Amino acid sequence: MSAAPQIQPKFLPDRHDVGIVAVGFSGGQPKAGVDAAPMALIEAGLVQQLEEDLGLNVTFDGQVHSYSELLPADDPPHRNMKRPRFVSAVTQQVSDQVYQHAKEGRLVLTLGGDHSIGIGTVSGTARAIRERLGREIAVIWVDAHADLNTPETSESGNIHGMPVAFLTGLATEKQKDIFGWLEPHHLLSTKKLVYIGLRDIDKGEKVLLRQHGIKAFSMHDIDR
Ligand SMILES: NC(=[NH2+])NCCC[C@H](N)C(=O)O
Repeated sequence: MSAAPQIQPKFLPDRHDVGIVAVGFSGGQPKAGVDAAPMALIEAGLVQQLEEDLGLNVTFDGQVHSYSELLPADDPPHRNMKRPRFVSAVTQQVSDQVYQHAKEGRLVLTLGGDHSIGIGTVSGTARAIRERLGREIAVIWVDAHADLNTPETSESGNIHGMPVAFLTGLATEKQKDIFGWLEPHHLLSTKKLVYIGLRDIDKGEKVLLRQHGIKAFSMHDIDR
């Protein structure tokens, strides 16, 4: 790794303080495999490199969380969502772990995992930043996918395609154990969201992007 950045970020008390959350979870979509990524990164020496090469102070509980204890006995689809209770319970835990770091002013690095985890990372950060700085967060979502499907627009029912809909309140659910735990302080404004790199958007997502005037730079824009 090269040298540590020298610029002190405006919204962090100390640029050296980093919190890591390792999430070995793949339940937001049907294929196993992405759950192995955090351990692979850690075994490759990520934490030492952050500490020794970049001189950062890393706070890490030393665990890759699989959250298997949160697996419900029964988790039938709800509004077309697959494994809704499990994904909800895991992302709620991730949200809290991220919040615990972010409220102390640490830059949070989450290692996943499938993209449903974004429900936890963004909501935990949004809550901490509202509390710590009295501001709304902004999100730059760099991805081929918008992950903006509501349960109703989704053609797959996979929750990894829905995180931004729940985070912006375009999708809501009353049931507490199915993302009903998301409160206003967890949410992100569509005005403070920008996409970079989109190349695979569903029909329903395209409608939502237009309806809400969400800023987006597709791969087509980048190639120009
Ligand atoms: N994070 C991802 N890999 N998302 C892929 C989503 C694919 C598709 N748009 C869906 O909703 O199922």
